Amino acid sequence: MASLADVLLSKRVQEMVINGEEPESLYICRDEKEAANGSSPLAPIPIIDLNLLSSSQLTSKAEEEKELQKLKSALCSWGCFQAINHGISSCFLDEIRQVSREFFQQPMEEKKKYSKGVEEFEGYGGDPTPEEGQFLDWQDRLFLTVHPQDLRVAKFWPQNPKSFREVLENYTCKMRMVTESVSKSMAKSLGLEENCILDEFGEGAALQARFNYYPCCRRPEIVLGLKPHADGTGYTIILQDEVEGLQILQNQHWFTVPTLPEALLILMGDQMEIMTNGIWKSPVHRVVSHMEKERTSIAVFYTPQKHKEIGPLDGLVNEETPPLFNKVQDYEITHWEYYQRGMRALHTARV
Ligand SMILES: O=C(O)CCC(=O)C(=O)O
Ligand SMILES: [Fe+2]
Repeated sequence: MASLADVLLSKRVQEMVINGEEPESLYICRDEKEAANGSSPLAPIPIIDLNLLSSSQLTSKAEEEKELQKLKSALCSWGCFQAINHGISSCFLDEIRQVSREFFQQPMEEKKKYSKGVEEFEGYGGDPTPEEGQFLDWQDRLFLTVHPQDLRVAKFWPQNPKSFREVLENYTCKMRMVTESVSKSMAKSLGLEENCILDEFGEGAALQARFNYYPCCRRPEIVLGLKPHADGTGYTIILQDEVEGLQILQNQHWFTVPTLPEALLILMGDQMEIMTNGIWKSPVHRVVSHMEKERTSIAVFYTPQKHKEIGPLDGLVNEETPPLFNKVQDYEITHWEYYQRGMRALHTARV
C-alpha cells in the first residue's frame, strides 16, 4: 500500500474528484453508521455586534455591558461567537471569497506553481503528512503567513487570479483591526484591563491564512473534510461561504455552525484556554463533506509572537483560583506534534 506521503504527493483531492475516483483507503476515516447517526442540529452560537463594543461608537454603557456579558457567556458555553459589524464590508468579504474560489478553480498546473513540500506548511497542497495510521483530510488548501511581513514567503503568494495578492493584503489589514478590537472586548468582558490580551500575544503576534477547499465527494459519509481537532492558536477567525460543513462538538454531540454571510466566526484556540485559565474552552471541531456541494472557507490563525511566553492572565489567578496551566512558549509546535498523531496537546500545558 502507498504511504501517506506518496498519496499526498501524487495528487490533490480535487484531481481525484475530477477523475471521478472513489476516495482511496487512506482518506476513509469513519463508517457510514457514524454519519447516519442522526443529523447534526444547528448550533445556537451567539451573534455579537462588535459595533456596540467599540469605544468610538455612541453606545450607552448599559448596552455595551449587555453585549460584553453576551460575549463572555458565548465563549464560556461554545468557545466561539459570530461577529457582525466588524468593520469589513459584505462586498469585500464576497471579494475575498471569490478570489479564493477562483484560485482553486484554476487548472492544476497553475496551482502547482505554489506547491508545498509534503512536510511543509506554507503553500498549496494537503496538510503535512500525519503519522502512519492517521487519515487524510478530504480537502486541498493554500497556507500563507500574512503577518508580520518579514515572515511572508513571497513565492507561495499566487499571481493568479490577478487581484489575489492585493485582496489578501487588504484582508490582512482588516484582520489586524479585528484582532485588536476583539482582543480588547474579550479582556473587558472578563473585567480585565483592555490591553492585557493584546500584550500577552505581543507586538509580533502572527496571522496565517489558510484557504480551505473542500471538494464534493461521491462517498461523503466515509470521509471528513477536516478531522476533529482543536486549534493550537490564540484564536482563529473563520470566514465561511454559504455551504454548511463546519461542526462543533459539545456534550459528545456534533452541532453544525450556521453560515451567516456577513459574519466572522471567532473561535478560541488552546492558547486562549491557557490565557483564560480554562474559563473559555478551545472547542473541538471538524468539517464534513457533501456529495454535490463543494465548500470553501478562509481561516486566519492568530498566534502569540514567536518565543513569547504566555500563561494564565494575572487578573484571573489568585489564591482561590490558582493557575491551571503553566507558562508555555511556541505552544503551536507541541500542538502540531500531537495533531499529527490525532491527539490534543492541551494536557502538556496543565499544572
Ligand atoms: O473550514 C472551516 O470552516 C474550518 C477550518 C478549520 O477548522 C481550520 O482550518 O482549522
Ligand atoms: Fe480548526
